[in-house]
Amino acid sequence: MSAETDPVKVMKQEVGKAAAQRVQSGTIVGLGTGSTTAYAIQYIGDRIKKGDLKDIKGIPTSFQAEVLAKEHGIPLTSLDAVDHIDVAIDGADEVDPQKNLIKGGGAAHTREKVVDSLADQFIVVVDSGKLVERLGSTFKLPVEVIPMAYAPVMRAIEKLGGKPELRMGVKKAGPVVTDQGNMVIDVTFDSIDNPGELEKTINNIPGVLENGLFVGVANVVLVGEVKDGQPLVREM
Ligand SMILES: O=C[C@H](O)[C@H](O)[C@H](O)COP(=O)(O)O
Repeated sequence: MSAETDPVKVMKQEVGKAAAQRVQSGTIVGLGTGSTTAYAIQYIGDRIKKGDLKDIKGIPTSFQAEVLAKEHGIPLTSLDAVDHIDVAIDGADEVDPQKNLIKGGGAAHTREKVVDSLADQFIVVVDSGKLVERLGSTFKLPVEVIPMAYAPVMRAIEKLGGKPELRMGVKKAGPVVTDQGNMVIDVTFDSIDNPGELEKTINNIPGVLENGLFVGVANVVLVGEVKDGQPLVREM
């Protein structure tokens, strides 16, 4: 067992490490956002330091990922400098049996969707608590909106049957502001029956930049678990 004893942290650590082990030298790697991907970024950095991984270039999905990548010695590039991404590693807030996701718990889903969708292989890293039968059952759907449109977007979402809340800052007065300078509306739906259709419908509301439904984007889902006190990682 790792020195970490909190089971959720152990699962995140192990699944992050397993994803980092799949990265190959000479590749362009999308670097996701959140506490689970943070471990993958750390282990990619460790492999670079050991000389086990060479000629890697990372594309961060957020300010957080960029800072972490620099801290761990991962050289960075940007989408205008490359014509493809080999692999992206990113977390999720919910994963359904079809590998569809809800993302955006850290308000980073817009840039994440750009990077993760471009990758030849998108590896999702989650602890087993993120697995659900139906999206929206444990997590509100994040929707990034431009600030001047937040009120009409909330009304339009209500008409779709959702209960919208403007995400408020913690240790910051007022709303959460994304890396793009926008706001996030978290939406409770009684049931998301057709995630693909809802993804398009919400993105079609004027003022919406992107929502956190990732439908048909993930290729591989790595799940961290603790069984009989032992951490293990399985592919879904
Ligand atoms: O906006 C944040 C991202 O979509 C994260 O990847 C997601 O919230 C999962 O984060 P964590 O690994 O911290 O649970």
